[in-house]
Amino acid sequence: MTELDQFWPACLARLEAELSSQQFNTWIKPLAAEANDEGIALFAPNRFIMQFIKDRFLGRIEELAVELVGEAPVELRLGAPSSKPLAVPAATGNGARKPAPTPAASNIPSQAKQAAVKAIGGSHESTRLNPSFTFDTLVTGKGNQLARAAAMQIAENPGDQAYNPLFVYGGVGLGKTHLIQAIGNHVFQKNPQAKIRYIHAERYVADIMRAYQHKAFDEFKRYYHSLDLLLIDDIQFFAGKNRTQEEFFYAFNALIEGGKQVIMTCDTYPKQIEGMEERLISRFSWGLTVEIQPPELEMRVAILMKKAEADSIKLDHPVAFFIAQNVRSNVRELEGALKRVVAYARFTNQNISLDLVKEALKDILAAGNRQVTVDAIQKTVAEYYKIKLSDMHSKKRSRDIARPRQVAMALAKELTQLSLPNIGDAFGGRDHTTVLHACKTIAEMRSNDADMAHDYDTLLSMLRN
Ligand SMILES: Nc1ncnc2c1ncn2[C@@H]1O[C@H](COP(=O)(O)OP(=O)(O)OP(=O)(O)O)[C@@H](O)[C@H]1O
Repeated sequence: MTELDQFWPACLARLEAELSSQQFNTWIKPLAAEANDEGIALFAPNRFIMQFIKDRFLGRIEELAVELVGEAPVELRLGAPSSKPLAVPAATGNGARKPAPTPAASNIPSQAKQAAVKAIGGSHESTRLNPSFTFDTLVTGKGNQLARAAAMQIAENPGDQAYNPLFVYGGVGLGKTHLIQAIGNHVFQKNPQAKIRYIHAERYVADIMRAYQHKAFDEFKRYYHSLDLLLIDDIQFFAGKNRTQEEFFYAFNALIEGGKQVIMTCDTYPKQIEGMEERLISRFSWGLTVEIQPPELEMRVAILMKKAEADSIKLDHPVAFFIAQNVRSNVRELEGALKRVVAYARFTNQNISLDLVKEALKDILAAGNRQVTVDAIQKTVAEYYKIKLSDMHSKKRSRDIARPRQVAMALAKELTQLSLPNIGDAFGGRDHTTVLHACKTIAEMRSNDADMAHDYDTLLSMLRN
């Protein structure tokens, strides 16, 4: 059995093997542990991590404590250990690609930092932030829970090495811009002197070109290298633009080395961005990479209710529910649907009822009623993974064929009304337990494997549209 003071390194090794590197780096690595007379005290650096550990990992850590050191109670606390914390293995090998911070970055006393920030601080206008994109106006659900928790940590403590850079990715209209601007607005509220800049990647490209043309490049460089917080949206627009990528590479390095926060959004995760230099791609993953997934039904209802409330629009719950059931693609479309309903109600001088919604959203509803067929799913998945359509029905079991087939089964379960035996039939007469197994496997992989999560979400949106 492990000694009490060896518990944490042993526990870390086990958790590292069990969790995805993202989960491990985000939630477990920031913890510190201390053995005392009563058992083990675990310290979370802030309340977001504390809550997340409590909800998701404490049970497992307690199990490991029983297994590794016997009946040692584990207590979760906020803050840092009073004495020297338990040893942590020198290199966990898990996503530890990031170099140690330069002394200049890590040792800046916070007062000095504040003073430096003060000297260069800007106005809210110069940040280019939309003040209405805040954490308060951002509805939370399964799809953005993790991203939001991480964003709030960064907003409280920008520049923290574990979360720098923050790379947020997900499909269109899912709230990436809103989320990162919420960080910017929070930092600005806390420190109006901080030099913050939100910029869309396309605009950054244009600014670089303009700076060249006007021979104002040094100024451009000085400005970007001196920021405290850079928020850059839709970084996929840098693809194929070598000069921009080079300049961004220098700005990125200067900021990260200076302990300044960089936040990016993208429509895909780093490794999947085409036409982006390898050295940038690898840097994008140095800190934290989080995905925003499409909102589930309850979250879509909550978003509609919140938007209606913000605009003093009377929207009954069943009506919101109906809209949310029928507009599933993304939040922007959901907002668009609500705007249409409101305009229609004003125009016809009626209250917002179910009948009115059906009339106002006639074409959206008609498009939504077109059922996705298993044939369409099999064809789309086969094309996506570049396998033969006939392999959807074949008995071949090699991974590169069986996995896409499982993906197609899971999509058929999600997008059609077919029963498991019916789906099995459509895949070469397979048993319903095979379909069930496929759905479970793919669901698990989606939460642990970013490649799978991305493939699945892409296929979902291809089929829905
Ligand atoms: N969880 C949410 N709660 C409230 N509003 C949301 C939420 N998610 C998105 N929205 C709203 O939906 C709209 C689209 O969001 P946003 O522009 O942030 O999406 P995006 O992911 O950046 O899209 P794109 O990929 O097109 O840049 C915005 O008005 C935003 O406020």
